[in-house]
Amino acid sequence: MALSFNTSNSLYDFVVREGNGVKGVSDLGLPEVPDRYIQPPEERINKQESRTCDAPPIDLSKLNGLEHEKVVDEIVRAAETLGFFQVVNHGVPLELLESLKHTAHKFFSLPLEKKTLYRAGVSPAGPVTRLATSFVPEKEKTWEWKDYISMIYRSDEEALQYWPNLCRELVLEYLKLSSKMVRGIVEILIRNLGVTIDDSKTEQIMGDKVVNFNYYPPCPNPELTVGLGRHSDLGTITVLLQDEIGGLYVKMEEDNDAGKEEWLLIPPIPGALVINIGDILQILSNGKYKSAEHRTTTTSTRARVSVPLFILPIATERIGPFPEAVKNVGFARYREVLMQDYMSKYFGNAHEGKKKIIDFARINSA
Ligand SMILES: O=C(O)CCC(=O)C(=O)O
Ligand SMILES: [Fe+2]
Repeated sequence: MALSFNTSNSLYDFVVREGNGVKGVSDLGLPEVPDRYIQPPEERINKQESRTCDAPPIDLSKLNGLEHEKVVDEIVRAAETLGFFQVVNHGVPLELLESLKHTAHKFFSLPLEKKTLYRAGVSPAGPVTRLATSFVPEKEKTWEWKDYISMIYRSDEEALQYWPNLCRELVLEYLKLSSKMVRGIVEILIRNLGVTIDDSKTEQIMGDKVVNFNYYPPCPNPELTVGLGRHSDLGTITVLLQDEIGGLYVKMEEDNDAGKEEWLLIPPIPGALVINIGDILQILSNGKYKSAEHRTTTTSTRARVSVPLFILPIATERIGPFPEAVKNVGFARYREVLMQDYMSKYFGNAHEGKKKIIDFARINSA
C-alpha cells in the first residue's frame, strides 16, 4: 500500500507517534522528499561552495614523547580557532570503532517493535535511552533527515539493564577504552587556561557521558534536506566517530569578505576520531575555546551513521568561566548558569536560524 502524507498530521503520526522515524519514510521509496523535510534555501548545504578542512590529524601517541609540547600546542590552537580537530593513535582499538558503526546500522535495521522499546518516555528504559527523530519535531518547522538513539551513562549496572541488548557491552567497552584519551584532552585544554586540575574539577567538567547512534537514511533529494541542522554541541567536548561517507560541515568563525558564511567539510580519515569543543567549554574558558556551529548533509544512496560521545558536566553543577580565564581577558563574557537550566534551554529549541543557545549565558548579549 502506498502511503500518502496528505496532511502534516498523517506524517507526524507515521514518523513520530508510531515511531517509524525518517528511516520509515526512506524505506517507502518515495520519489520526492515530503514537504516537512524541505529546508529553506539559506539552510541548505552547498557542497560545491564548501572547502575541505586540510588540517592533518593530531597524533596523540606523540604526547608520550619528545614532541609533547608541540602536540599540546596543536590541540590548543585547534580548540581556539576552528573548535574541531581530528586525532589518530588515540588508544581506542580500530576494530572497536568498526564494530560501533556496524552495530549502529544493525540497531536501526531492527523491526519497529524492537526499536520502539527504547523510545523516550515510553519504556522502563526511558530515562537512560532515548530513540528519537529530528531534534524537537513538535517545535521544528522543517525536520532533520535523521533518527538517533541516545544512551545516557550513569552506571554500568543501569546500562547493562536498560541499553539495547545488541550494543550495551560494546558501548560500555568504548566508554572504558576512550576515557583516558578524553581525560587527557580535557586536562590539556583546562591546564592551558592556567587552571590547576584535580579530581573534583574533572568530575565537575566531565561527570556525565552520553553516546548516540545517529542514522541518516538514504534521501531522494539530498540537496533539499539536512541530516542535522546548524547547532553547536552542548557539553564540554564531543568525540565523534564518523563513517567513510562523510558529510559533516563546520562553520568558520568569521564570514568571508563577501559577508557569506563559510563551511568546511571535516573529511573522514580512516581510524581517526573527530574532537569538538562544546558550549560548556566555551563558557568555562571565557570564550577562548570555540564551540563551532556544524551540520550534516544527507546522501542519496547509502545510509550514513555517526557515533558521537558527548562529555558533559553533571546537571547540578554551576557553570561559569574559570577565574583564571576571566583574568586573562579582564572581564567575564558569561555569567554562571546551572547545567540543568542550560540543558533545558538547549533541548527546548530547534536547531534552526542563527540564534545561539550560548547567548543565554552571555553577559550583555543583545
Ligand atoms: O553526524 C555527524 O557527523 C555529526 C553529528 C553531530 O554533530 C551530533 O550528533 O551532535
Ligand atoms: Fe553536533
